[in-house]
Amino acid sequence: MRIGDRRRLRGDPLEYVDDLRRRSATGVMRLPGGGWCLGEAEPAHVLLRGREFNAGRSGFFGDLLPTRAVQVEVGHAVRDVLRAGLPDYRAALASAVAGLPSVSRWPEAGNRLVYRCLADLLLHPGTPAGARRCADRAADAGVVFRSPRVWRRARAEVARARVIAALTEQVRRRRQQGVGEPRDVLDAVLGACPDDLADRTVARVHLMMFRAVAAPVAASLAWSVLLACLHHTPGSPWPWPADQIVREALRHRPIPWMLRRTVPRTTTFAGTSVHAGDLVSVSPHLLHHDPRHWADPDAYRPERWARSGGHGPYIPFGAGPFACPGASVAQTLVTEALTALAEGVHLSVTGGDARAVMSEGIVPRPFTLHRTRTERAPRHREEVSDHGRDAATRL
Ligand code: HEM
Repeated sequence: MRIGDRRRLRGDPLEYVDDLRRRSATGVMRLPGGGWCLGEAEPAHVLLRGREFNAGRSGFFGDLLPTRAVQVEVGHAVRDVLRAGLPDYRAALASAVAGLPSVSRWPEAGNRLVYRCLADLLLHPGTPAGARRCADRAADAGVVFRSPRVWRRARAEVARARVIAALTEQVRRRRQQGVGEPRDVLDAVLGACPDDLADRTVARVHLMMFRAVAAPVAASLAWSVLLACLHHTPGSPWPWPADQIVREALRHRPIPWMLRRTVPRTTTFAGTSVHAGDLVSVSPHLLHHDPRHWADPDAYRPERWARSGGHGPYIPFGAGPFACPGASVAQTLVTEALTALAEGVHLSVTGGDARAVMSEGIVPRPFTLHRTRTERAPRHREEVSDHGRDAATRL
């Protein structure tokens, strides 16, 4: 990749890919780092749903797990333990938000909030304190939320090695004791992995899964807060239900930058021939901003989700055989966090804009969140349904 391209990509990745699309007649674009990007709905559909491009194991887990069946089982087991843990997550949110200062720096404050509320689901409270402390330190050091700063990433590598060692020890102990009904993500992963998978590999899967949950949930929360504040006059409640704010944030700023597949044989996408072994990606951002499928696509308009149908291609959680198994619970985790954050306060931001930076996905630039108490009586928590879909919940 040329230095100029790298700088532009780092500076504003979404503007970069928009520009590629404007200059492409077919919507099939060469990416400067190698491979191709599909910016149109139809070829994207073929790539993400076609059996030949999604056979065998998914690339999401790398080589950690031996078969596709085990990959699927791990995803489902983690989703189920998160779903079962929603009441505890809600309770943790209430106390974490109560301790949040009225002025906080994001996205770091959101990352800490999400980590704190999920920490008991990562390692249940009965886990030896040393292992839990090690996980907390790893989160602080940037193991869960990747820092854009190189020196912090180097520090995270050291913390990562330590937490993997601590988790490996927990895997060994739990295997000796036997695992019953899953109490946390580690039990869920252990229960889904084959008995002969090395303790250290199970520990790595556990950490990978926790990052796969916490990082996009925190990024989606940060985008939801930022975009809703930028598009509403401060000092009054947001006019949209939390669920619509989150859905529109996931459309406007989908977290995954590209969804990649390797093509097994020479294939033609919209008239462009792609060779066997080439990497081909779908850009959720381009699909979510296609004016042929979305009205006013560049506007952030949560109210477009008041209608249940008639939307354009929407793939914040991917599509096809390798789509995210945690989509529904993820939507709930973000919606619950947003609802808790806005409870009894007006939210406003300073220093933020809608441009993205690329970390593990698309994350917002730093901004400051202000929470100002209102006179309004707090709502009852029961107003938020388990799926965060209660249209009556307005913030
Ligand atoms: C806002 C939060 C989340 C976002 C935006 C998100 C997004 C995605 C996307 C786009 C993919 C597909 C990648 C591809 O097609 O290459 C994916 C895969 C996956 N996600 Fe999520 N995810 C989120 C939360 C979660 C949660 C809560 C879980 C818990 C179960 C989870 C577990 C997984 C797994 C296991 C896969 C791999 C699926 C497979 O290859 O079989 N994700 N996620």
